[in-house]
Amino acid sequence: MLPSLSRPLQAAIIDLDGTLVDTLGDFHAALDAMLDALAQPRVPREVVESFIGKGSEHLIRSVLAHVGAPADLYQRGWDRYQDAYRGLNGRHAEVYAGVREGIAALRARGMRLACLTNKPGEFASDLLRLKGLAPDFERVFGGDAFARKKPDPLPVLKTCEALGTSPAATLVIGDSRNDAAAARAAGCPVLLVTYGYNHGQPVRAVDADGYVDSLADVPALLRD
Ligand SMILES: O=C(O)COP(=O)(O)O
Ligand SMILES: [Mg+2]
Repeated sequence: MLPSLSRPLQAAIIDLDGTLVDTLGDFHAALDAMLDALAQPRVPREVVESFIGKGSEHLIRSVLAHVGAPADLYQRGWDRYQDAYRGLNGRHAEVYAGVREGIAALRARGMRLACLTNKPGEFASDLLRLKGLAPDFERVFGGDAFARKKPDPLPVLKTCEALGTSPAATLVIGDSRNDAAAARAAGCPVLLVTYGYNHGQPVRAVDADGYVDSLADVPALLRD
C-alpha cells in the first residue's frame, strides 16, 4: 500500500481516453476525415497521440497548426470533425486489458465511480455505453460539463461534489499530467496508468501517488 493511499477511499474519478479505452484509432480516423474534407495532409498516429488529453478544441487546433493550415479553417474543421467522430465513435477503440476487472474490484469494495474526461460529454456517454461500461459509473462528465477542463481542478472538485465525497477520500485515476495536476490541485490522491497518452512524455516523470500497468492492479494499492 502506498502511504498517500492509506486513508479509506470512498470513490474514484476515472479518466476515459487513454485510461479506460484506447481511443487513438477513433481520434485518428475522425481527424483523417476532417483533414481530407479540408484538403489538408493527414498526420501520423504518434502526432495525434501527442495532442490527446486536452479536449477536442486543443486537438483540432494542434493538428491544423501541425499541417500549417490557415487559422480560418478551424470552424469548418470543428464541424467536420464532430460529424465524423459522432459517426465512428467506438469503432476503432478498445477497452484496455484489466479495466473491467479493476472496476469490478473497486465496486466490490463499495467505491462509487464517476468518469471525468475532457472528451465532449455526448461522445463520452455514447462510448461508455457502446463498450458496456456505462452501468459502472454513477456520473459521467465531459469536457463541456464545466467552465474549465482538466488540468484545472474545477472539474475534479465538481465531480467530488456530485458524488458527495471529499477530495481526500476520492481517488483520481488517469493517464496524463492533466489528470495528475487537476487531482493534486483539488486535493485528491492520484494514480496514473502507464499505458495511455501523456503528450509523448514518460508518465512516471509526472508527480503522482503511484503508477499502475493495469487497472486490475489498483485495489492491491489501497488500504483494506
Ligand atoms: O482530449 C480528449 O478529448 C480526451 O481526454 P481524456 O483523457 O480527458 O479522456
Ligand atoms: Mg486521458
